Amino acid sequence: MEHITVFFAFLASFFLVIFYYDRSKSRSSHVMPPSPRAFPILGHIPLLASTSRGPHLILFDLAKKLGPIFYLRLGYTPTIVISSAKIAQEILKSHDRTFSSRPSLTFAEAILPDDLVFARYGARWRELRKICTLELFTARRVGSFAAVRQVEMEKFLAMLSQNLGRTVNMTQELTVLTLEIMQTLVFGTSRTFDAKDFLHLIRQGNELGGSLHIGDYIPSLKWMDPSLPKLRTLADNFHALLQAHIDEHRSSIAKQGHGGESFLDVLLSLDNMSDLTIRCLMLDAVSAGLHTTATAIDWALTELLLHPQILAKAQKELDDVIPASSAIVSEADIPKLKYLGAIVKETLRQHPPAPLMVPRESTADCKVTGYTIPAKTQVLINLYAIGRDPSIWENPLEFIPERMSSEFNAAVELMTFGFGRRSCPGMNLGMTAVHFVLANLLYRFNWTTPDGKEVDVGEGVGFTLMRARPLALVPLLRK
Ligand code: HEM
Repeated sequence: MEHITVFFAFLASFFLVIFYYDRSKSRSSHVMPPSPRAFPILGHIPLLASTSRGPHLILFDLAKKLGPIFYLRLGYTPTIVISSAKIAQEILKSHDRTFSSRPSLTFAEAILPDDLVFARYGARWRELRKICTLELFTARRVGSFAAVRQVEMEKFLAMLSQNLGRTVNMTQELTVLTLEIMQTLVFGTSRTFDAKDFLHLIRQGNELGGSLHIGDYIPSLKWMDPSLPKLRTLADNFHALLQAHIDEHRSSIAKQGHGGESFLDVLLSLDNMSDLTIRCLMLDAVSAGLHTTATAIDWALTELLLHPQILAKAQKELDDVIPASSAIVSEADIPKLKYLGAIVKETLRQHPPAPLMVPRESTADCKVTGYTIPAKTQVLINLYAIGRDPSIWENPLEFIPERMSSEFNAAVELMTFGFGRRSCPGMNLGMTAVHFVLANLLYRFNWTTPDGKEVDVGEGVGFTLMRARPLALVPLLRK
C-alpha cells in the first residue's frame, strides 16, 4: 500500500514538473475566443477522445454552445476552431499568409519528412509547391492521362457488367479504381503495386494519422507515445516500396533513353531532387487524392440511392447529353452535365471528404473577428459545420442539388478544397475523377441495395469522412 502511495506521489510530482515546464514555454497574455472548462495538463484533449464520433462532430456540437470561433488548449497546443464561412474566409483570404503554415505532427515527421502537405510555411514549402503547380498538377499533364483513365473506367464497367444482380462492395471497388487512376498519373502505370498491399499500408497510415500522438500536444512526453515503433515500421514499408519502384523506373529510362509524362518521370528529370523528396511527393499525391476522391463518389451514390427522383433526373440529363451510340461518358462530356455537377457539389457540402481540412498554423499574431490569435496557434476549420450552417443553407440537412446555382460554386470550392496558397493543388484531378466515375456509374447501370434493405448512412471516424461500413450495392443493367 505504502509503495502504491509513493508511486502515485512520484507520478503526480512528475506530471506537475512537466506541466509547469511546458506552461512556462507557452503562457500567453492574449484575449482568446470563448473556451470550455479545461482539464489540468491535458487541457481539452479529453473532450475529443471518442472512438465512435469523429472530432468534426464533437467540434460541431461545441460550436453550437460556444459560437463560430472558439478556443481549445490541446495539451499545450493553442487551437482555434472555426465553424463559419465568413470567419473561414477572413482567415483563408484576408490573412492567407499569416495562416499558411502547418503544425509539426509526429505522424508527418515519421512518414513524410520532406513533403508538401505537411511542410511548414517557408522557402522549402515554396520550392515544393512551385514544382507541384508548374510541373505536376498542370491541366495539360492531368489531361494527357485522360485516355488511360478511360481504359481503367472501361475495365471497371466491364467488371460491374459481369456482376449484374450480385452484391458488389462498392466502397472497396471504388477505392481500388481511384488508386489506379492516381497511380497512372503518378507512376505512369496503374499496376505499380499490388493494390491490396498498398491499400493495407494506406489504411494503417490513416489509422495512425488519425490517432492521438501525445508529443503533438505535450512535447516533453513524446517519448511515451506507444505508436512510435508502428510509425517507424510503416515509414520503412512505404519508403522501401516506393524506392524499389523508383530504382526500376530509373533503369527503364536508362535503357529506353527517355522518360514518360508521369509525375515520377518529371521528378526524376529535375536537378537537386533527392530520392527521399521524390518518395514523399509521390506518397502525398497518392494518399491525399485517394480516400478524398473515392469517398466523395461513395457518398454521392449513397445520396442518390436515398433520393430516387434526383437519380432519375441525373440519368435523364445523361441520356439527353450523351449520344445513344456512346458506351461510355468521356471526360470531355463533363462540362455539359450541369445537374450532375450540382449533385457533386451538394454531396461535398454535406459530406466534405476532409471535414477539418488539413490543420493550419499561424506564423504571427493576428486579429480575427476582434480576437487576437497569437503566433503558433493551430487552426481547425470545420467544413462539416460550415456545410450545415443554417444562415447559409436553408434546410441544411436536406439533399437539394438545385440549390447549387453558380453563385454558390465559390463557397463550395472554398469549403471543400481550402483556399489561398495552401489550397488543394489536386482539385481539378479530384473533381474530374469524381464526375467521370459517377457519370459512368449512373449512365450504364441502375442501382439497388441487397434485398432492398435501407441504405446505410453511418459515418466512420478518421481524417477522411469515410463511411462506417462499406457501401454494398447491386448493379442492374440500364444500357
Ligand atoms: C475530392 C478530392 C479532394 C479533396 C476534397 C481535397 C481536399 C484538400 C484540402 C481540404 C486540403 C487542405 C487545403 C488548405 O489547407 O487550404 C488539401 C490539400 C492538398 N491536397 Fe487535396 N483534396 C482532394 C484531392 C486531391 C488530389 C487528387 C491530390 C493529388 C493527387 C491532392 C493533393 C493535395 C496536396 C498535395 C495538398 C497540400 C497542399 C499544400 O499544403 O500546399 N488532393 N486537399
